[in-house]
Amino acid sequence: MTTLINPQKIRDAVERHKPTLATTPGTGYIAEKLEKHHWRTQPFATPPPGSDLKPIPGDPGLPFIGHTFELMRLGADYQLRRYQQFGPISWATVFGRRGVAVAGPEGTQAVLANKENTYSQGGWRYLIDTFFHRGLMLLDGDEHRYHRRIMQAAFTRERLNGYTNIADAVINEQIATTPHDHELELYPMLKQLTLTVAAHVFMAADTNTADTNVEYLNDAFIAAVRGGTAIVRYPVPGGRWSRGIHGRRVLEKYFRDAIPEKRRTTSPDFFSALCHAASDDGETFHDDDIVNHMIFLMMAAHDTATITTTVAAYNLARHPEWQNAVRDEIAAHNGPITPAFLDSLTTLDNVINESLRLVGPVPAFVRETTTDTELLGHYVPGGSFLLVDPWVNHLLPEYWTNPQTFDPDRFSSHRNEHKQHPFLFVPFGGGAHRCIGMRFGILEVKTILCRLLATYQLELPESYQVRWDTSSLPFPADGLPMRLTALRRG
Ligand code: HEM
Repeated sequence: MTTLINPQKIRDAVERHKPTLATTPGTGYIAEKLEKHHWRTQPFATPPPGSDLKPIPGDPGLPFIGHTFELMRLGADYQLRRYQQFGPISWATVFGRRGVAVAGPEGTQAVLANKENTYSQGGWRYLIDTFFHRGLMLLDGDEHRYHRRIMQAAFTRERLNGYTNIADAVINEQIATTPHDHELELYPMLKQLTLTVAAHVFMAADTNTADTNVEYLNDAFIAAVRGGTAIVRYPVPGGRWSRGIHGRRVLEKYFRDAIPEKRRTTSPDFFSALCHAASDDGETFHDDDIVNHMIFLMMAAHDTATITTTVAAYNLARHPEWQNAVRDEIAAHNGPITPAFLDSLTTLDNVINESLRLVGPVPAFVRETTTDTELLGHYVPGGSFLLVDPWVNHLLPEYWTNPQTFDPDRFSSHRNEHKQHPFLFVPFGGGAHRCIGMRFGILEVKTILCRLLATYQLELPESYQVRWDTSSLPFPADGLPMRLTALRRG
């Protein structure tokens, strides 16, 4: 097996040569200034006469871009401050639209459980349909249920065992050959690793011949993901939006060209599973469905797993006592990693949950109201753009002890802080669109961390302070410098 992707190239593509709001000097100052500005509070819409509903409070922010700048630059801090100012429901202009922000477990439950079918995926379609057209998360109602039923066939226990085997073989070899005993940037290294895993688990890549293909696809994925958070939402040549459209075209062609061969043969990868997936009633996917689902799934699986592993590795390096506890937990194990073994690692579970709580990979669940409705006693007109903010839920002092502190023990069975409300801790969402890949995602993250901790001591540079870039999905703005020191065996 060979290393597929050049980490330098990924680092260049992701962090260095494409400046973001977090890496452009002065943006923090501007965001803080805007944040402190006193905007005049206005109602989102006037409730119908005679109703006892309240208007949603908020303000538009700057003309056109509204509060997008503060949201992307300050992330959870911005969301928490709005929550403190207005409560669990408020509004602001973001991403070119007036949007309603919902936070807190009750609001999260009302929207995600979606009892009356009042909340559609139209919000996600507005943001990312151009790049992730007809991905599972962008479908609604009966159509969504139909596609999810078929896709479930790619997530059976046998399939997951197969994916974990493939993933572990890749991870074990790649980690053993990672440059070590000097400082490296962990985030691009992990991005390379999860892309290599994805190339094998999702596409059964032939690593001896596919190098250029996979690098090319990686660029296309990065462009498509970033396209969704473009502030200028039309195709200016060279802009985020048009680079995203180009990325989508590259991916479509790649998957469409490969379908006939995948349909003819069978293999243990995800692409093959989708080509042959059938529900209990014999329903199957058309070629177009497979292309759309593969593009969405690769994105949904790859960035989320990379971010989760990066945040957990950072926390383990920052807290050596937890690093040692997890290493002790895995120490007894020798041999191939299986889902049953990974499931037994409860200390590691708590570390991963705490990492997902502090920096969850998905900063908002985006919806649109299908009709006029009531939410938390407020009036929300039909066609409203809604953003549920999980980061706020994960940091509310009324639920979490010292919410900003890394404390994995809060997830242990004697404390169970996350179980105070079914929609308090929601890194994988909830309701009908709850992450279908959660189990595989956790297995992959745990496999990487197990192999990493069994081989190396993780150490941060002295007095290092991490800064998360939240201009798209969160990642460490400087790549996360870390020293991997080989452990002495025996
Ligand atoms: C490990 C980290 C992961 C995290 C934190 C995560 C998070 C999420 C969240 C929050 C949602 C729901 C968004 C919403 O309701 O608006 C979601 C949906 C989804 N995720 Fe994940 N995910 C992860 C890994 C994966 C993996 C590995 C796969 C695929 C193998 C995957 C595939 C999907 C799909 C297809 C959906 C849409 C489900 C639907 O609409 O029915 N995810 N994910």
